[in-house]
Amino acid sequence: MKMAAAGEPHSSLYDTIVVGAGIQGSFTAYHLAKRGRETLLLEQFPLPHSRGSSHGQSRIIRRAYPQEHYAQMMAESYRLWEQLGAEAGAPLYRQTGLLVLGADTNPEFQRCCQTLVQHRVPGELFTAESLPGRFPGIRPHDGEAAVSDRTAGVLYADRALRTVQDEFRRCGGALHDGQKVTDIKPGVVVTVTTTAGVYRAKSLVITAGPWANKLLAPLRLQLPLQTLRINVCYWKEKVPGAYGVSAHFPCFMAICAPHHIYGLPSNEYPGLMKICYHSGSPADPEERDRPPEASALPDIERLRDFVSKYLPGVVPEPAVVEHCMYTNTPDEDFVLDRHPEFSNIIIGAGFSGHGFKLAPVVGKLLSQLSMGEEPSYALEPFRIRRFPAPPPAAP
Ligand SMILES: Cc1cc2nc3c(=O)[nH]c(=O)nc-3n(C[C@H](O)[C@H](O)[C@H](O)COP(=O)(O)OP(=O)(O)OC[C@H]3O[C@@H](n4cnc5c(N)ncnc54)[C@H](O)[C@@H]3O)c2cc1C
Ligand SMILES: O=C(O)[C@@H]1CCCCN1
Repeated sequence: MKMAAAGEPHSSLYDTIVVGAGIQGSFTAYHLAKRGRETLLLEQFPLPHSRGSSHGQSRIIRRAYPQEHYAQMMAESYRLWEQLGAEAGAPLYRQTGLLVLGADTNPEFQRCCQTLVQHRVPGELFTAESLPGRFPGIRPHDGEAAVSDRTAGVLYADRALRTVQDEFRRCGGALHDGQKVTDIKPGVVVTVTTTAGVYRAKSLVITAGPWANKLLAPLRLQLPLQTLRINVCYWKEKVPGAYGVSAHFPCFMAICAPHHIYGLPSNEYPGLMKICYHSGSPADPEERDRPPEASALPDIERLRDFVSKYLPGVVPEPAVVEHCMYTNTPDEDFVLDRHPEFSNIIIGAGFSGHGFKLAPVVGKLLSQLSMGEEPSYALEPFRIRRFPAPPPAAP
């Protein structure tokens, strides 16, 4: 296969160019290269980097979803994660199980229970009385219940991202990092200009995370995406390891209003549990490194309150706070679709803080769209047309 080194002009035509080497773009490129398509993956920052949404050591993988479409896609996603780990000879996740905790009358909690039963996922239902017998570290409240998903666990996120990029290259793909895409000219052949060169391809996939709308603006498309700066908080165990993977403590997702709180057993930082709020403060991705004002931290206050009420063995003060970006759609469903005007431009965006575990299937679907194939799942929940048309621009 003919390949140009980074920065060298590539005279021939790529089958597909993928913009953005986060987990979604990297999986898309991997599937394309595995199918023998000549593929170029472009990334604005030198890799690895921590400015988007795919960095960090851990992400939850789970089958427990209130929406049937994700629960269904997860069956294949687990297989593809397994396959990638086997290809690379490195395990990419650790099974820890997950507890969904909520009021037993909460509709979202009930939908999670239903999908678990429907898909025959091994697990158990606990009442507020029976849960502490099994997991003494959690103190549920009256009227609450928990359901476990035994298949769930922790994905080793940084390792997974590096692995999928390595496998993409091993299949003949070209990855050029440190090259920002500055211009896209649509057409039967799409022309992509970066800070280092000009490339041409028969199709283009845009997986630019929180930068999606910046790339789409010159293509006359704006999606209703909100970019949020998320505090990733780690909390000290009073007895090191009590909430750890070796003590078989599970991940958890507490259905709280207005946003969920979730946690992962201590592992990446010994003695520290990762416990986060499923929302953050609106921020432009270019400004994400700027510390927020103290008044903009209601999430940490909510987390302190949760930790002191539910997790008696954890110190209710974050010991480490890192950052990451969410790109949310109004309904928190992804965007997986063609550009409405340019059918060879495919968009994967709006992963709304829950896209990592699904990246193997998302990448497959985006690769299918870019090859003009019938996608292997119904894409209705992910279409751009589900959003109301924006009001016409003022004259
Ligand atoms: C704190 C946190 C916790 C999360 N927890 C979970 C979880 O437990 N389970 C789960 O499944 N998911 C989770 N997620 C969500 C998941 O991590 C994201 O959905 C996923 O990483 C999104 O990947 P992406 O490829 O769309 O975006 P990104 O990783 O942001 O990738 C986009 C890439 O595009 C590049 N780019 C942008 N513009 C250009 C340009 N002009 N030229 C070239 N390159 C460009 C960017 O630099 C970036 O590398 C979490 C996310 C966060 C932030
Ligand atoms: O996707 C997930 O599994 C986690 C749990 C809850 C919210 C944040 N993301």
